[in-house]
Amino acid sequence: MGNSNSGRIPPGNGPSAVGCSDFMMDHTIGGTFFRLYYPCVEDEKAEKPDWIPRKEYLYGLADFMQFNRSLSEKIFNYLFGSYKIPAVMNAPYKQNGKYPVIVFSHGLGAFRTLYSAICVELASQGFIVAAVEHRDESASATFFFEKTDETGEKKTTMPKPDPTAPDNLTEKWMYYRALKPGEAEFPLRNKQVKKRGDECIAALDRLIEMNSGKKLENVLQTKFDWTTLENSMDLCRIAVMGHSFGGATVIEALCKEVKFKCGIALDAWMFPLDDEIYVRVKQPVFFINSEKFQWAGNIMRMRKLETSSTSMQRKMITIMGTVHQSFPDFTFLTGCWIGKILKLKGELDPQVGIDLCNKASLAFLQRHLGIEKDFNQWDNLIEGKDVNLIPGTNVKEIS
Ligand SMILES: CCN(CC)CCN(C[C@]12C[C@](c3ccc(C(F)(F)F)cc3)(C1)C2)C(=O)Cn1c(SCc2ccc(F)cc2)nc(=O)c2c1C=CC2
Repeated sequence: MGNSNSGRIPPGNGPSAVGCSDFMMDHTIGGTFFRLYYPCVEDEKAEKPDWIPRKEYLYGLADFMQFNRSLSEKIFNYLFGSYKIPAVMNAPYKQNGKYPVIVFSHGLGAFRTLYSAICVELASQGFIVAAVEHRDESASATFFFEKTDETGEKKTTMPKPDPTAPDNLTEKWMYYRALKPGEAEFPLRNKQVKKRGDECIAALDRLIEMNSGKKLENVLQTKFDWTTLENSMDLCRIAVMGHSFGGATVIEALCKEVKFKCGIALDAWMFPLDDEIYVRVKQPVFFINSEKFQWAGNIMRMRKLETSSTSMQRKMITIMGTVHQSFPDFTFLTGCWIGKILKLKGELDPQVGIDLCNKASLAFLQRHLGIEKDFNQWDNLIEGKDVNLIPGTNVKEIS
């Protein structure tokens, strides 16, 4: 079916064509699940994957938005159902030396496919990007599997195992968990951010195993040969990146895993983090904020990271004319007026906003991962030197 908006997700600007493939191991809720974006062999005619891979994600999005499921599934399907990701599903990996690695963490109510404009751009510039899907009940929806006999179904009523499901595993969906009335938010979000940090580290561990040539059992039967990733990754050049709740996850992951050499937090939501964590983060951190989302208490937490010794490597910029949703792909997919009403678009052209975010990120990654490319041409963006940027924040801070 057609869609009512002219939007599309922009392709990468870099020299590499981009492929993507999904990986899940093991099949349980405690396993790792991510979409890998990688430089691939050019293949113009190949199929582009759906932006929303399963209708269950739209159910979850409705739950998250506190909309009626069946009505909004139709609306979302009409609005977004036919969009494609500007990458080739399961395209052959293009070996060309070792690529630096980025683990990406999505925001509250999002899931692994919604930041493809950022992930595809980074992969096109020569990064391997693993966009994790969190199982902390913060995602709109996610799925895992149970062994058909694990489902505890009474044998007599056992459902016919789904023939496409991997070897007699039954697909199970987990949906967004809203805060219960009267429930304190911090304990839930703090528990979730810790699980999110662990899931980013577990994803990195899987990538390291793939890089070593270990044959991993991908529960999802993708037509991608994961062993081609042997010796593909530069394990001295690993970063973690995330949006909003995913920005807090960046801080958590940096604190727990020194293999992450630096972090980039896009419009971070700092609330879920323990106060003690700030002094324990030693790596460089780059905060890229929108004009409209931030507030004094949140900025104050970001500033706590600047008091420690490595404050020279702590940077913050604000992209003027952007909103919280200027980072996820939604910002490209609705017409101007829907976009503005739903706060999916700011005043700034979404393409200009995401280009500034991506170029500033590439410059920061070159500087702190020691990459020998020409991303330093955008060093001025790290300092907020651009007509649409300001260094630091527009928020009136607590003195
Ligand atoms: C509704 C009440 N409230 C539930 C807590 C949701 C309030 N909300 C603002 C929203 C997300 C919004 C959105 C999405 C998608 C359409 C659509 F129509 F295009 F589908 C429209 C409107 C609704 C803008 C946020 O939560 C903002 N936010 C986000 S939004 C991440 C996201 C989620 C779903 C997506 F599809 C894309 C991106 N990630 C965070 O980590 C944090 C926050 C706030 C603090 C921490």
